Amino acid sequence: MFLLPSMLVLLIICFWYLIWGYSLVTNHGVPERMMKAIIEACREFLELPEEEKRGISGKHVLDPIRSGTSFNESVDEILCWRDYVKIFQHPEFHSPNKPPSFREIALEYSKRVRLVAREIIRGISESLGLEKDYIYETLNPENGLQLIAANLYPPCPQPELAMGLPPHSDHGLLTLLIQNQIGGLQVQHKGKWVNIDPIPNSFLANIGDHIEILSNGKYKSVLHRAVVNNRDVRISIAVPHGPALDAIVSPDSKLVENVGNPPAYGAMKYK
Ligand SMILES: O=C(O)CCC(=O)C(=O)O
Ligand SMILES: [Fe+2]
Repeated sequence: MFLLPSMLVLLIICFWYLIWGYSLVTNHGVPERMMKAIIEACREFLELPEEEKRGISGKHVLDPIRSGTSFNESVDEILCWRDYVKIFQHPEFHSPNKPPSFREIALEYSKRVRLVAREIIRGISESLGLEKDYIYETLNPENGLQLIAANLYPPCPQPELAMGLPPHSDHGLLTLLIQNQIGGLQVQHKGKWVNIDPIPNSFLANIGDHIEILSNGKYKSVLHRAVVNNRDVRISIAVPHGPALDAIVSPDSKLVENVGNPPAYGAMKYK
């Protein structure tokens, strides 16, 4: 179980978030073997022949299992050097039937990751001067969407001419990302792209758009992208956590009532 050991650690984490928009989380309580198992299960799925993957997946954003290449194939002009699969885990659990071990591994992994996300979101809530459970009570992420979004970036003969995943910020409250020890993730900091080297057995926790809105911009959802290389297959698994689908997210009235801090964002739903 992930526990924030002390107020000092909480302050350090939040300070880091305020500057960078992401944090590395260790001591999270998710066993390393479980992290390796989900990476292998996703790799096995993504390495299935295209026709098999197509038979299992839909194409619409609300299809519970969706696979393909690029970011959003219907609108992107340039396709990305990656294959991906997105699988809804919560509030309704879905799993491909291949590889056969996927269901059991994903069920356990997504349950454990939800606990980690909850503790971090509670910490963010407190750091904003709100009650620990305030974000959970108002936006109800217990009923929100949790996905496994797995990316496989094959070696690319001319990496400087391709992009794995273009710059974006993540939707939702918080994304917890793991990767197979091959670098490629970059975050934008002060206008420059900075490499985030993989640290074994850790999560990269990215602030999502809805925390930026709720906090009225105090926390920023971090702009990030994935670059590719010409040697190794890179795999990353992002698990975003959204507010309840019908929750209306807006700058919280408790955070915008001071004069000089008007709401900087309009209200929106996740869906
Ligand atoms: O591959 C990566 O490290 C980034 C993945 C990502 O940002 C995403 O799936 O939203
Ligand atoms: Fe992302």
